Amino acid sequence: MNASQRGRFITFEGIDGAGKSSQIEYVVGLLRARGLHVVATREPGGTPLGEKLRELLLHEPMHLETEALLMFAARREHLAQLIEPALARGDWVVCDRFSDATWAYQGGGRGLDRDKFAQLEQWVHGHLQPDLTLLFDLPHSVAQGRIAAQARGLDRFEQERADFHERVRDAYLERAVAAPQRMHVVDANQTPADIRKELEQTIANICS
Ligand SMILES: Nc1ncnc2c1ncn2[C@@H]1O[C@H](COP(=O)(O)OP(=O)(O)OP(=O)(O)O)[C@@H](O)[C@H]1O
Ligand SMILES: Cc1cn([C@H]2C[C@H](O)[C@@H](COP(=O)(O)O)O2)c(=O)[nH]c1=O
Repeated sequence: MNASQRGRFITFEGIDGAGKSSQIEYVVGLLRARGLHVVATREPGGTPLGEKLRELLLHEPMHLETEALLMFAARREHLAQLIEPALARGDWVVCDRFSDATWAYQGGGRGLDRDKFAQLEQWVHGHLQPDLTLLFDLPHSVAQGRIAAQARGLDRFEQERADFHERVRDAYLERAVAAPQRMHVVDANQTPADIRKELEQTIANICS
């Protein structure tokens, strides 16, 4: 299969409560309406083993390097079992989070050494980066208000204090500055309808 027949890899990123999940379904619908075969997935998770690791990652206290290693372990399984086979058969993959989240949460939020992150990223997927990453950006205070309105239990990351989430946001934006060809920053502090208008144009561009 030549490169033009390979599927495209799209990821969604942003701090907790940014509104990613609400828009992923809409974007998947846009792509399928164009006749594309689309696989929707998430991280950590995406495979039976990855979903088991997700439960540990979201609820078990652990060393920051353990957290980073487990995120990449789940990712290695995800790539081997789902993402790479889908792309190879020409399907498009839309993934709720990928390695940018490790850079932002474990790097920016927890302080993981950047060289260790880079070594893991190169080892696990040095050959593959998303074709497009949609970074949903907004103030933590707005995102926190959305999460609070959901009236549900919080996972380990959502329980972190405001300064953690501000570091995560800053690290995401730093990543976007370093990879402008891949990362598109979406102003997530808009109505869902206005966000969808912006997404429609971005998706039209990658499909052209
Ligand atoms: N543009 C928006 N304006 C106001 N509220 C929104 C908007 N988008 C989503 N929400 C609400 O905010 C909450 C979080 O949305 P969502 O689950 O899509 O966020 P998320 O980015 O997936 O968060 P997480 O990564 O923590 O799952 C939901 O209750 C959702 O209804
Ligand atoms: C992939 C990935 C995720 N995380 C964090 C970010 C979120 O707080 C959770 C995932 O939960 P979601 O609300 O379903 O998105 O995990 C992380 O810290 N590092 C990563 O690499």
